[in-house]
Amino acid sequence: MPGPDGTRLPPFYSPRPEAGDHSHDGDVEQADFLVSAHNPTLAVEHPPTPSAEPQTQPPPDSLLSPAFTPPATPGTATPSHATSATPREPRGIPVDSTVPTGGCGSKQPQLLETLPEVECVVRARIPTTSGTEMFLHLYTNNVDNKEHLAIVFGGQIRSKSLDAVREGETEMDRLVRGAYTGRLFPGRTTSGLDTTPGPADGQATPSEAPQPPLVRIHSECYTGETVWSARCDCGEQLDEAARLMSLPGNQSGGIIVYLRQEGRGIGLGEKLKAYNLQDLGSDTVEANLLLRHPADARSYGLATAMLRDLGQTEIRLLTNNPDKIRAVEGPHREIAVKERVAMVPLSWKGRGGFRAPEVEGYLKTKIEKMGHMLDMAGLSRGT
Ligand SMILES: Nc1nc2c(ncn2[C@@H]2O[C@H](COP(=O)(O)OP(=O)(O)OP(=O)(O)O)[C@@H](O)[C@H]2O)c(=O)[nH]1
Repeated sequence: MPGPDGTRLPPFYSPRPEAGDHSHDGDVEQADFLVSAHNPTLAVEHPPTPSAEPQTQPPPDSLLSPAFTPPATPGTATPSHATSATPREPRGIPVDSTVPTGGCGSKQPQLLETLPEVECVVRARIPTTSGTEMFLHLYTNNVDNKEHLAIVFGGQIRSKSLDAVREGETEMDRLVRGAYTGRLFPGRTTSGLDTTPGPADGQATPSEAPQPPLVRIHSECYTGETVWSARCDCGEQLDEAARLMSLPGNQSGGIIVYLRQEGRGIGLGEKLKAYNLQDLGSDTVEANLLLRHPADARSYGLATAMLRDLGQTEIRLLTNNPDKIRAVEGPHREIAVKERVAMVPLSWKGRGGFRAPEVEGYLKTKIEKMGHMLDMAGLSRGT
């Protein structure tokens, strides 16, 4: 399929936004979740020049990797009504996991009694190819050796473990590991964080936000996110979550918790075997079982702990997966999912995306066998 710049690109999920593209106008799931990307209110030391403003123009198409479709962002493809002074309220589906009819099924996941310990060891500002900025937070923990990530949109969400003072560290140490307020600039020497005991200077509390942030708990999918696989919707979901969190008008920010549990927890090698079994006629659940894995081998305690470290107690969760809702709330409801925001495939809504027999079969199995809360009618609708 020729790309917009004439090159031959693999057919992948999200079309690059065009200037003046209003294709999302009237899209309830999308336009209604207006989340501003930036609220850099915590700066205490200012750069000598105004040159540190966020990039507002996207780079030329030729610089964009086909593996990453930047979310539509303020000033580029965002519909004009989304930036109006009266942004529409998000329309999620209220969730109450304490009752079986509360929107996440009656299944109770097996949860560990205590949450894992997590520590954000470094954070860095990532200007993205779309012009949106986010802060990438890298976590360690006491249950595995993987580098789980939190992709944070909005300057008011801070990690407690990152901001905590390490014994013997210098201000330069703090700057290098990302424990600073505001922005870095050449010559900056102080972190701007109050290092005396007590709440960190400028640290926002959740109650300052008008509503809970949008959160996506995303499990790693090398095939869907990097090599353009049309077997699943993972890449599209990651892009769409980032796009929704980057929309203007919102004061709550957003967090994508990116867990390294590839292949629903069975790892890439086993997932590739599962794909061969799927080509031999099994569905995504049967293939896992034939390989003697559970249908879903994931857990979400790390996500719960990371969200707590990021100061959250209430969230709006982007998911169709009922198990994920109850699991991320934690053993003692450390996090409350106040709303669920459905992740409807873009092609089902006639808003781009992609269609392929493999992903249709995958989604059908998730609806029929894994209880995913999607309307099966979308499968048969044409683009
Ligand atoms: N074992 C296996 N894993 C798959 C397959 N297709 C995708 N995956 C993995 O499934 C996971 C997708 O999980 P999520 O994006 O969190 O989505 P979900 O649990 O379906 O729920 P949502 O929040 O509704 O998207 C990733 O780890 C993928 O690598 C498959 O056919 N077999």
